[in-house]
Amino acid sequence: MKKINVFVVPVHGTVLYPYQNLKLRLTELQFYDAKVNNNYVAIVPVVDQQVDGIQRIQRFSQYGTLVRLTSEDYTVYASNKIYQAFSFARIKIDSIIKSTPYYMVSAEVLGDEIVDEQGLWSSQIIDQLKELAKQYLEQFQMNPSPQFLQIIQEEKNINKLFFTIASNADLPYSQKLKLLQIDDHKTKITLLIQYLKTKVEEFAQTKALEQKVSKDLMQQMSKQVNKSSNLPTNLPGFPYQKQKNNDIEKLQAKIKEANLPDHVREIVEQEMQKIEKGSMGVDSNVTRNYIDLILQLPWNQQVEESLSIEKCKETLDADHFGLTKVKERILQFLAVKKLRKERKVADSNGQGSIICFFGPPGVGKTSLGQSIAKSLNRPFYRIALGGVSDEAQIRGHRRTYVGAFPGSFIQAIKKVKCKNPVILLDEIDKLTSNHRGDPSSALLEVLDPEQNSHFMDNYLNIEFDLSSVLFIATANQLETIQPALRDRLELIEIVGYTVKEKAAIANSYLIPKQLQKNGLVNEQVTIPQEIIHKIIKQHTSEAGVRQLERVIAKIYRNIALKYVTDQQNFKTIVVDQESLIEILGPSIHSDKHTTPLISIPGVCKGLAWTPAGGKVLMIESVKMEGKGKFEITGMKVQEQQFGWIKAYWPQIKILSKSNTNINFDALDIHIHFPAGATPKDGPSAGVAITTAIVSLLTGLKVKSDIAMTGEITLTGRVLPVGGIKEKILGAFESGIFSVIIPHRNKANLVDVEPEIREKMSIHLVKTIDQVLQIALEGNGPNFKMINLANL
Ligand SMILES: Nc1ncnc2c1ncn2[C@@H]1O[C@H](COP(=O)(O)OP(=O)(O)OP(=O)(O)O)[C@@H](O)[C@H]1O
Repeated sequence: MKKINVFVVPVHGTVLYPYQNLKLRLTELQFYDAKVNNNYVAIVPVVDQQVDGIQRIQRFSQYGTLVRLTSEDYTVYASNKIYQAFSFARIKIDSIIKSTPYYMVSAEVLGDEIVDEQGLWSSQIIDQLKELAKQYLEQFQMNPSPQFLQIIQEEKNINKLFFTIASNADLPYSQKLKLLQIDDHKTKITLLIQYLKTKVEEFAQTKALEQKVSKDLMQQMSKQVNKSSNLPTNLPGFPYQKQKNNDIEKLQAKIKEANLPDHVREIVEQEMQKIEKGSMGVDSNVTRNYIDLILQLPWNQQVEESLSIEKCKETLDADHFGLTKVKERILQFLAVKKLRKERKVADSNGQGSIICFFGPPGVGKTSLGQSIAKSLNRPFYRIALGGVSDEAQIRGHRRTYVGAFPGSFIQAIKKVKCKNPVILLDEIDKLTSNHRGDPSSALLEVLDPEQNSHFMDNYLNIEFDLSSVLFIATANQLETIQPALRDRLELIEIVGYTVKEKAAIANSYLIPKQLQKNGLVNEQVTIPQEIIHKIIKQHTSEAGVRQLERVIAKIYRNIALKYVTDQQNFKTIVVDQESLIEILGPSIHSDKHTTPLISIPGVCKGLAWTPAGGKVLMIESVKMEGKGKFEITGMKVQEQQFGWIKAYWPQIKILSKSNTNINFDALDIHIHFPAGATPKDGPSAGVAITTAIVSLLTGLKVKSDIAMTGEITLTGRVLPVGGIKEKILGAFESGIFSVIIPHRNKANLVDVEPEIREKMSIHLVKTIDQVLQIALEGNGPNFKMINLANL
């Protein structure tokens, strides 16, 4: 048996079996180590407590699964790198080799080849397993794809068949662990068969019980009514039957009134016949609900749209301050839509046919969607896609499943009662996928103008035309949107607001809105301008204005209470610093110009993008005798940066060696990001980290009034980064007026208000040596252009 040393990715509450494709989140360091190790990684369940029959080694299950990365490509999700991998064998851990910075184990790779020497795995057992799996999946997995069922039916490799079924069965954690740990094939297959059998039988019993209860109930009802009535009793089930007949008549009348297309009417009539026959027991309720849904859907109803560009402009201006470019893009989009409609040009390939607003929270993405609906005179409906991982939430469940319901789109259409609403797909970047299907692909179909006129919801099971819906999407970030989906979107970025813009939004929009919401009028309360600025700077921390709106609402609620408590003596309240503290408590953020201007070698200021706007980020580094190690603290994804530094190490050496002679192998470096709560993304701090280390090693201080952002390559080129406007504003608001940014971000400077731009000195750089020349103190440190041939 093969022995292997491999590092462990611990998993909690879940068990991975062989033969599965999976997505694996790895830090850079883990990725490098996996690469060194032939791309192997072990996935091992954590078993914190003693569980009967489960073998453990320290806090781990003694058995795990060996996984191999299938590609070096990765996607980034929430600053983590996600790699594709495949699990192909069980392992049994012999010993733990090390536990820091992560666990490394020595393990035996288990072949698990099932040889059917004595005819043990007769086709009967296999057929039984396949049949049970089919029944189980159909009953409990709401919507197993036909392809998946076919794969199971056709699988010849017994081991693969076993693990595929076990992976898809909803087994308790301890059972899953047990199946992973059993070496004897016969035992484990028998155990799985037993489990599936019990579940399938339980399901059949519950169903039979349901039918019996409903039948008994009907009999009891008709008996009781018959006893207490003088009416003839020769009709079966009378008068329950009479009540039922009434219901059917009402339903028939409704169907007659409804303006259903012919093909829909046919289906409804077929369903009605089933109810009339009365043979369906509890299922008749399901059918009634189904018919009800069909009757409520607006098969032909459209609201009259008013596509007047002037009206749209007026509405957008009335609801939103500023956002000139965004509004212009929206109007252009609508103008094109109008022309296409007039010339009857179809949205052929669907590219860019859906607007997507992206940017930080609270900048007005959702409310712009509402304004567009208002200006077009169409109803508005918001579908929250955040965290949706089940395809059925988009496409609905088949009616045969207990508790089935239609997908979000059919529900939306039912609610708005017309075929042409504006539907806002909120947080399209937060869709995830799992074994229950990929909601992004389902969404693609919904959004594709060529397909969405025949949209098929599993529950409705009749095509519904979604082509008249105007879809608008919102997202906080673009990286996590599936590429094909992203391709469909007309992206419109909304960046954060400056303090001045926020104050203007407060004055013209939030204050009037909240005054009205809280039943107050202008004469009762005034918030002076300097207090509005204080609220923005000291009581909120955001790129948008949502917290600001909340704080204003809180102030007004307080004043409303004062007014109602003592109306007679009430005088106009002018909110001042004291009442601010009384209502909101002490400020959560200090005012501007707060960045310490200390300057010692190894300390440098970076710029970070956060959902709450740009922030100046202190980076501190120290060196000590050691063995050439890096340690990083205060950063969310520590190892990632660690890996990055490793990659840049030769270059940092070259740069710093130009002035000093250091034995790097006898040196440890510790880098610290003091504001632990500020999220920092690794790559865009690259320039600042390099500068801090070069400063530390050369003893040259970094100028204290300068901050920087940029990613650097191995060859010392400075690459562009995101969030430039927010970062420059963040620097400005904390009293740093000199910033270094990548030259390739020059185009983003137009987003920064001219007033701020004029007050700042903005250095555009192409290489790290330019950064060092500008940032380091002294008489122009002589960092030469890096010679690529030397690296
Ligand atoms: N430019 C603006 N003018 C007037 N009001 C605004 C502006 N921007 C945002 N608001 C107001 O701020 C509040 C929050 O906006 P909204 O809910 O649309 O944010 P969002 O960008 O959709 O946030 P999230 O990403 O968290 O969903 C709303 O009341 C909205 O009207």
